Amino acid sequence: MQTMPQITAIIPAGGVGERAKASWNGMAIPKQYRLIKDKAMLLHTVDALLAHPMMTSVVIGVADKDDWIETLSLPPQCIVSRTGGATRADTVLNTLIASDLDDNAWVMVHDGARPGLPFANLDALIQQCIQADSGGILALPVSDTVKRQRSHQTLPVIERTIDRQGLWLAQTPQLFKKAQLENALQQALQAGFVVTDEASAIEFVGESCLLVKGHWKNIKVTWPEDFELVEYFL
Ligand SMILES: Nc1ccn([C@@H]2O[C@H](COP(=O)(O)OP(=O)(O)OP(=O)(O)O)[C@@H](O)[C@H]2O)c(=O)n1
Ligand SMILES: C[C@](O)(CO)[C@H](O)COP(=O)(O)O
Repeated sequence: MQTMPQITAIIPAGGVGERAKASWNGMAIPKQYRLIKDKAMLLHTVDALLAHPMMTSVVIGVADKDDWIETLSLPPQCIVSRTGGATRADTVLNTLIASDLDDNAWVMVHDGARPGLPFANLDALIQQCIQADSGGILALPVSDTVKRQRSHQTLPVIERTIDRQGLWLAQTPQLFKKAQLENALQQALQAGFVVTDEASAIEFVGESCLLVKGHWKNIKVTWPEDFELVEYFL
């Protein structure tokens, strides 16, 4: 009988949410702790991941001086790791290094700021990666016309239209084997490469990565108005 692979999730949650300008009782609050339908955004994100039967634990990477995390009632599968770094990629790498995961374990990285992950997309990513024995990410094919802005203009002006054929917008979760991801992040960061998602590190070391269709509900809460949208469908 084949055993079901187990997956550990890492949630980078060490950001301050500068662009989202979230507040609580008039106090600035990192966006992942703002309440959405009476529940902190981070808890929505945790619950979305734990809905999957293969998800055995969730490691949350937070800033060293984060007091908010203590205010949450986290499920028992959660581990808080005070491994937040200067950038999202640093937080992910620090958290991976601090974990005692096997090199061959599947690790899923998912933004704390994506609380609306639908189960069907999460499952599709897991099934396709395991079947292909390959890392992969959720992403959305670009459906609008894409413009490049001309540089050095006071007002934004179009320079040209980019061919959208074959363009995708990367989301998370992003799923890889632990050693592969750790090694790729280490190499990319040491080389000074700007790593905005895990897949960019994998690309940096020349390895391949599956694209699996995501969902608009899996929006990254980035701007103040994004709260209204997730509030609507969560
Ligand atoms: N040094 C950092 C920066 C970000 N993140 C996390 O990475 C995810 C996606 O990042 P983003 O949406 O950019 O969050 P912030 O950095 O908090 O937002 P902003 O850039 O507006 O400050 C979030 O869950 C955020 O907490 C992190 O763990 N460590
Ligand atoms: C990882 C990510 O969510 C993929 O779209 C994105 O790159 C994070 O970007 P941010 O600027 O750190 O929000």
